[in-house]
Amino acid sequence: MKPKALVYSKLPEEVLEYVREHCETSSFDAPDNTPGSPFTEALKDAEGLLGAGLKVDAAFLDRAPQLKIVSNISVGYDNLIIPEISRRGIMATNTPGVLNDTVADTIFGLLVATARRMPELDRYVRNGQWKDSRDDVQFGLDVHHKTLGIIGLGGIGEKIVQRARFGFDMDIIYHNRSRNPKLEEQYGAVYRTLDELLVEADFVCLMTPLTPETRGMIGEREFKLMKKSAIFINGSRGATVDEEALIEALHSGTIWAAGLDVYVQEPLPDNHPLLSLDNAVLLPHIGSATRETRLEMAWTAARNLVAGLEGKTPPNLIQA
Ligand SMILES: NC(=O)C1=CN([C@@H]2O[C@H](COP(=O)(O)OP(=O)(O)OC[C@H]3O[C@@H](n4cnc5c(N)ncnc54)[C@H](O)[C@@H]3O)[C@@H](O)[C@H]2O)C=CC1
Ligand SMILES: O=C(O)C(=O)CO
Repeated sequence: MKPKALVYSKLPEEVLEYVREHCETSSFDAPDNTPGSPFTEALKDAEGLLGAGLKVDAAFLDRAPQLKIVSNISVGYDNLIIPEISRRGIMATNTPGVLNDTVADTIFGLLVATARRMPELDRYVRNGQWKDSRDDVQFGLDVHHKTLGIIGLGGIGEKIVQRARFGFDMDIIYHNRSRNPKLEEQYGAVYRTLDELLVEADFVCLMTPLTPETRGMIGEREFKLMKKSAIFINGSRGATVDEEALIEALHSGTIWAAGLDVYVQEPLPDNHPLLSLDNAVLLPHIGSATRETRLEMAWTAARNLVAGLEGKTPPNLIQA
């Protein structure tokens, strides 16, 4: 008998087919947690769970007593309460590596777009305001030869640094849980304490996971340490930043601009204060959102799921 899998995100057809070959599969384009819904009913005997973003905590696990593996279609796993999942002997997996270049492309593109005010100037052209090309209202800030300060020099951080160093001749400073001599040598990256980095960097790029230590790690004090000309880029998770402090820093000119891919509440609600700030460039959490990479992520997560349900150690098992 095949193990029972519950898929709660839309999967590419060939990946869903693979899961169906190996598992008795209930699939949903999105989870519906209301009592008695087909999703909630399928959860009762599901042994594997596959999808992106669902909060898996004690209350959720109580409704899924047969669960053996939770396979996330993302590298970030702040939606999974790992101590609670492990305590119940359940495995959890993620999709590291396969998205590094794609996310780095997005985050570096966001950095350039913010420095050169591209979305704002696109609106300026469309609104018929482009009357004089010598006008300094079009000026942005240079990216090349500036200092990039990266907080969280992991898989994605390294690819951002590679683009900055070799594509834009930038100097690299970094802050991380531990030092990385290999990357220091490869990219001339210099380790800094968090405060030193905030003071020195022209671009502050946040690329850590969301954990109890990183929640709210950039707030009012940190924005005040940054240069007035600093550009803040967040590609990690919204809650790593105190969003109210960020809005105030942008509004008051404490920093020059911000480029954001992630927010405390996603999708960003109507009337959110960030929406009215011209010095904020806002993306809808699209770090890994290309056809090719999302397909790779889905395959990686599906293989993790099937391996776990076959009693093997999944390739991307998260260590508690
Ligand atoms: N915007 C988007 O679409 C995406 C966002 N992400 C986010 O990026 C995060 C990082 O992904 P990867 O680079 O693959 O992870 P990774 O685990 O390879 O790298 C994370 C780095 O952050 C460092 N770190 C952790 N806690 C820290 C702290 N308190 N202070 C300083 N450094 C700390 C780690 O030492 C590690 O070097 C994910 O957890 C996810 O939240 C990931 C993919 C796409
Ligand atoms: O993988 C992740 O953590 C994302 O945020 C989406 O790719």
